[in-house]
Amino acid sequence: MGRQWRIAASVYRRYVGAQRFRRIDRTRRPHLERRQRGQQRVTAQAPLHAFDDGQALATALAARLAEGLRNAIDARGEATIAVSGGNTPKRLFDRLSHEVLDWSRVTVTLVDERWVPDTDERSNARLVESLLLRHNAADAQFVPLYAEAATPEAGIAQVRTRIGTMKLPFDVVVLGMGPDGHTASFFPGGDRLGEALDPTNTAEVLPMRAPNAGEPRITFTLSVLLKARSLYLHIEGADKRVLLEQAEQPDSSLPIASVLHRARQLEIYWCP
Ligand SMILES: O=C(O)[C@H](O)[C@@H](O)[C@H](O)[C@H](O)COP(=O)(O)O
Repeated sequence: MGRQWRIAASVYRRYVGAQRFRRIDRTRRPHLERRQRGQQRVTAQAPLHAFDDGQALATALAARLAEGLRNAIDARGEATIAVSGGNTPKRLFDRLSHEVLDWSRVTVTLVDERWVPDTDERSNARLVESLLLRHNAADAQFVPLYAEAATPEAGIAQVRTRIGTMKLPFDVVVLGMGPDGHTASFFPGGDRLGEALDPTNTAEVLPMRAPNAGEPRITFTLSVLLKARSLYLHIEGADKRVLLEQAEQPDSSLPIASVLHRARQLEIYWCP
């Protein structure tokens, strides 16, 4: 069987598993069910929560994130969350902004940022400010990753100072995934991709430039993101599901594969 067929068969098996998961019990782990049925796992797979549509997904994931934030506040008096930009999280941000918790104890930041001011439509800070930091979440603190400087290299010292005010590890991290398999600003062909994914790198943030990134970026490194107390990957669409299955292959060189292969506890939220 060719590689494409193997991937398609794997997507189908996982889809069937997800349907069972959805119907039976949202806390069950389809990959474990599959293993019990004697089918071989290609690589360790994170639990995948499948939903009928983006609204259902956003409601469930927002409740889950809010629970993580409440638990952190109960345990340590404060909570930190790093979210992704792009299109996918818009509904999630809206749902999350209505969650009831002590937002004055929550610090919100981004996993990565495009190097543009928040007056620019491409700004992830602008997205968070307009969709998440309102309603109940208006009381949260926000730590932006953009500083007024011509380049990320020129502004990174300021950003590092700001990050120093946050307590790491993050309590909650929500990643997205681009159609080229990037996550955060870990782009294929990124000029500092190796450093950003290097488990021994002690830098918390790095500049990044890549052919498909649009503008220069700044990104938290993978080591920082993987240390989060809870880590979620939020993806929507059939294409991204196929890409996810490709990334789960042990020989995948897609940047998201580094997350899938190295995360100790990751949960995937998906809808068609
Ligand atoms: O600034 C960014 O671009 C993001 O943080 C990025 O990592 C995002 O999560 C993916 O590109 C998915 O973006 P979409 O949801 O728009 O597909």
